Amino acid sequence: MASIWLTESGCLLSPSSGQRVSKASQYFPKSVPKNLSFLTTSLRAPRINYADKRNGRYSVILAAESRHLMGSLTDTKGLRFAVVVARFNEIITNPLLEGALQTFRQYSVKEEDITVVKVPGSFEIPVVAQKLGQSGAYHAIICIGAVIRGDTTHYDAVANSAASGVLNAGLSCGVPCIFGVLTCDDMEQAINRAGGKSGNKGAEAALTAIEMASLFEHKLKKQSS
Ligand SMILES: Nc1c(NC[C@H](O)[C@H](O)[C@H](O)CO)[nH]c(=O)[nH]c1=O
Ligand SMILES: CC(=O)[C@@H](O)COP(=O)(O)O
Repeated sequence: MASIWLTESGCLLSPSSGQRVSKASQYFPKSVPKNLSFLTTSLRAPRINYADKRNGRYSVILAAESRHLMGSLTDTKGLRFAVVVARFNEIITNPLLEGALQTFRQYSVKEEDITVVKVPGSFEIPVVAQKLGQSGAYHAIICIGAVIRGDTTHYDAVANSAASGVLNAGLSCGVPCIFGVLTCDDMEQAINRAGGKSGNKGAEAALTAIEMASLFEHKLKKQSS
């Protein structure tokens, strides 16, 4: 850790050359104690350690800057996506799919980089999502379905299985699997979320897929190499 000296006028001097590094006054309170010496890895968040006084100088601890990683929505070149769609309640899943495809187009994802796979119902989504993830051909997988409560507890079995299944598919194959399966008490709730007054959850899932694909491909892949 380099030790940098703060002169009485608040200027930072390089420990090696003794030349001025930058004006430190903006980092410290107005009444900057004279003759400060501090160890730093970054010039952020200074904390003057008044308890540590050596040779008439206080030590100042400066926290290193934290790094913030986030996927981009504007860097979709080369990113490939799969969309697994349940045909059950296709009056709902078709507009969800269209919402996702329209969002991909808006964010410049090429048609040839999108693969749509149809399955009978939401219960069948996870196994297909996992298979697609294991292929290594896709940067993210969107799972689209509409589970609507009926007269029995079958709803709970399908909805819970779809949710935990998609989660486990992503965890097991290491490819982001986005949960775009509606779980609704009635058809009106589903219609409102498939392009109605509550928006289009398929479009939202596509945005999530783009961000996660970019996070994995552009940020986390670098970190692990
Ligand atoms: N009731 C709904 C179903 N049921 C079908 C299951 O998903 C599955 O295909 C069947 O149990 C055979 O394994 N699927 C939905 O997507 N939405 C429903 O509301
Ligand atoms: C989610 C379902 O499986 C449900 O729609 C089936 O309806 P029901 O519970 O009346 O059999």
